Amino acid sequence: IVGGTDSFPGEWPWQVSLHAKLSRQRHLCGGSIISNQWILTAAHCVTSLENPNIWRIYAGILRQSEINEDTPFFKVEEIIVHSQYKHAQIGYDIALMKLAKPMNFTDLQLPICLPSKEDANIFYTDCWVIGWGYRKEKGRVQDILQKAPVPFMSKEECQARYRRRRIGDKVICAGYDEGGRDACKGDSGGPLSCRHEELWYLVGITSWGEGCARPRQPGVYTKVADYLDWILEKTT
Ligand SMILES: COC(=O)c1cc(NC(=O)c2cccc(O)c2C)c2cc(C(=N)N)ccc2c1
Repeated sequence: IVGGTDSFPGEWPWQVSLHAKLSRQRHLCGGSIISNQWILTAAHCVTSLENPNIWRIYAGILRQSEINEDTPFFKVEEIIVHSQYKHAQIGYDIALMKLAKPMNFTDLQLPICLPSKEDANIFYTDCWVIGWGYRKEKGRVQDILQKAPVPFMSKEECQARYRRRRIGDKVICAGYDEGGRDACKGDSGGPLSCRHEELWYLVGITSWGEGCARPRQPGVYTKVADYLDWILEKTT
């Protein structure tokens, strides 16, 4: 997250850290708890890493430094990538990870609400992007979970900003024309969380952007409300 601030313990209990253990283990992406057995993340986080056995999911943590070989994690039983996914810039940047065992909910690990179809066109006004990703384009993974408020942007305005690309219809853009606050590499797969009438909703999944926090280059998020049928089909 560029231009963010430290989160507090339990502030974002649905946020998880996805670690892959290749030669060594490291944080690759964020994800969101949507039920006691399913994590929603971005397809670009898991493509070419689709072996469930290399993944370790950490929930209920605020700092990456809390993680060591004794820290408990959730094993992954199944990874489901959207069949139409090719590149983040094209869309369909969404994937599900099924936990090998259902998790117990605690104050530090809780699910976030999925939006309802009727809410697909709500203009949310209180949205935050969260993650342990880079604080600048040539950056590195951060220790303390960062948060930044980001305003919704209309699709028209977003398409005008990304002239050379076609902005898909199942995405949301959020960011500041003057830049300065945005998600970045390592935040991918994490939630764009929006508060609406006292509840928090998983409105977007951090997907991509041209650089990070550049003026007039907003963050692009997978629009979760447009994938509710897919999520229900794959998780029930
Ligand atoms: C795996 O995820 C990404 O690659 C990756 C690359 C990005 N954009 C880049 O252009 C970038 C950023 C940092 C380093 C870098 O090499 C690049 C290409 C991203 C930009 C945003 C955002 N601005 N909302 C969010 C997630 C990103 C994930």
